[in-house]
Amino acid sequence: MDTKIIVALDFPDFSKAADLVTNLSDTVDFYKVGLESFISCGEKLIHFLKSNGKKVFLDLKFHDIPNTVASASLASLKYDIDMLNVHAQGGSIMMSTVSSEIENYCDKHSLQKPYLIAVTLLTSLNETHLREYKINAKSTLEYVVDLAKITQKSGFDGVVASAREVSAIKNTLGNDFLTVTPGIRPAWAAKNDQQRVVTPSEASKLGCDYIVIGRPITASSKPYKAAEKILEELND
Ligand SMILES: O=C(O)c1cc(=O)[nH]c(=O)n1[C@@H]1O[C@H](COP(=O)(O)O)[C@@H](O)[C@H]1O
Repeated sequence: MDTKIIVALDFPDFSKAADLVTNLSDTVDFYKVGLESFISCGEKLIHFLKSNGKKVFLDLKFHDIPNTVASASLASLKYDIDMLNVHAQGGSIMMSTVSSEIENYCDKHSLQKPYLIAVTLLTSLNETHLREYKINAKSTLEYVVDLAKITQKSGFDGVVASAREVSAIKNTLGNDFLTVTPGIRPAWAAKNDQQRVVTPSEASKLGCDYIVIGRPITASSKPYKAAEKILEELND
């Protein structure tokens, strides 16, 4: 599968997000609605995206007890989303409850099941975090692959990880296990608060299924040009 792009719509209001989607309309068809935009204008924004034929990744990173996360995941199906995420740290019972309840509900109501994705280690974190939290893994890579194994066993479709970890994930869990990779930074963009970063061109060579990219496009004075440059890098 070629590497596809998901643009992170991290905006404080509907009009800014909608203007960007309109601006990028013929280049990007997959968008991420995360905490900021969901809290400020989630329902309206998702409706706008879906009525314009776009795909939606609902990124609320659920991290709670199994019953709460499974109920929230089922409730999110009313938005006709294409991808949904939880934190793998929430546990294998939480993830397997989510996957079985979502699967049963979608089968029963003949709905297309959204991709179920678990966040492994946030791309804003590095080895210092493992030490600080006394996590007994040798490296971020080992930790991420271990969480990805648990995620797959729990019936999920893939993980959020850094592109740096994609080869190891694919080698261990197979090529069909999806990798969704934020922390993407073209050489010309600022790193901001990201730590485990990779350029779009490297991400594509590493076999990422989806790259998630926000500020290099959303904070650019010429977002369309920025998106075009990134797409060119992916297809090089
Ligand atoms: O789940 C995510 O999407 C996510 C996980 C992660 O480990 N790192 C990460 O940056 N993200 C999200 O990906 C987006 C990255 O945005 P930029 O750093 O602006 O490109 C943000 O919306 C983050 O919330």
